[in-house]
Amino acid sequence: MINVLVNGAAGRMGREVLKTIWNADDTELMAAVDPQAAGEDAGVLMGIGSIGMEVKSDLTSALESARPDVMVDFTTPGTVYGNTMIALERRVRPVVGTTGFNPEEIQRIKDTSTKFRTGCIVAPNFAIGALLMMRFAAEACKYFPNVEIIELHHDQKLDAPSGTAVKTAELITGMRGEFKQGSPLEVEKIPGARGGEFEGGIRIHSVRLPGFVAHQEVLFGGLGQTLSIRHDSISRESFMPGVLLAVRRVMGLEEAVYGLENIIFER
Ligand SMILES: NC(=O)C1=CN([C@@H]2O[C@H](COP(=O)(O)OP(=O)(O)OC[C@H]3O[C@@H](n4cnc5c(N)ncnc54)[C@H](OP(=O)(O)O)[C@@H]3O)[C@@H](O)[C@H]2O)C=CC1
Ligand SMILES: O=C(O)C1=N[C@H](C(=O)O)C[C@H](O)C1
Repeated sequence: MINVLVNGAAGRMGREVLKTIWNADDTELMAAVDPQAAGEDAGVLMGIGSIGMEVKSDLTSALESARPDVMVDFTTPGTVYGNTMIALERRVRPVVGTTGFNPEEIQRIKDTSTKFRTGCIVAPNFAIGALLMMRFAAEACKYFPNVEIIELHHDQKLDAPSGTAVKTAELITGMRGEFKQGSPLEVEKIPGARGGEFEGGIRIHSVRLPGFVAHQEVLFGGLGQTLSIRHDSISRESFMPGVLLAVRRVMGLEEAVYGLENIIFER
């Protein structure tokens, strides 16, 4: 059995993760943490009635009393780095879906994970379709180096651009190398009209509207043709097989991995 603590348990993702961990044969739900729902029963968050497990408000004390093998974190961009470090310092393996890290934070997590020989998976997207979309985009940029990314999410999302869009841009930049797209003479008549520039002219456009869950289109332009690669998560269930896979695979790691593509795709 893999003993799991779910952090951010009352959130949109946290509630799905609680159900997934509760229902899997090889995982045991040890604790649920979320200041928003402190004192409530974790079963109520899952919609199955009382299971006799009170949601805790403080991660540190919950880790120390529950002593889980794995912490799954779907919290907020402002708290996730601290949460991950708190878990690693207690030799609890983090599986982190929360987005909004900067590259320096990712590096410090990698260093800490290696130092404590405690596995960690940070994955901006757990949906297999999204991972394929990123992989296909990285492949396509060899032939279509001019690319822009449009990501579309629900209007309660805190970070922009999405972690998936950043990861996609990183993979594309890594593959296409030195390249600068777009015109240096371009003028933006309304600031922001051309989206945010990642590197080398790759623009990321973030749409936030009710009705969306998580969607991304990677657009390539070439001589007399365009190519679009699109993925849509129409429900948060789409992320759950990936979360469960990560919970299982992190048990065998002694370092941090950034991106589930490094776990599921053959090299
Ligand atoms: N990797 C992936 O595949 C996916 C990643 N995500 C990412 O996951 C994150 C969460 O998304 P979502 O579930 O929609 O967000 P929600 O806002 O619905 O959930 C986050 C929950 O965490 C709680 N919270 C805030 N601070 C803490 C803390 N310090 N400790 C414990 N809980 C805390 C929040 O409470 P309060 O509301 O009071 O702040 C809230 O209940 C986002 O960064 C999102 O981008 C989302 C989907 C898929
Ligand atoms: O906030 C969300 O909902 C999502 N966040 C992740 C991201 O920022 O990429 C993953 C997915 O897009 C859903």
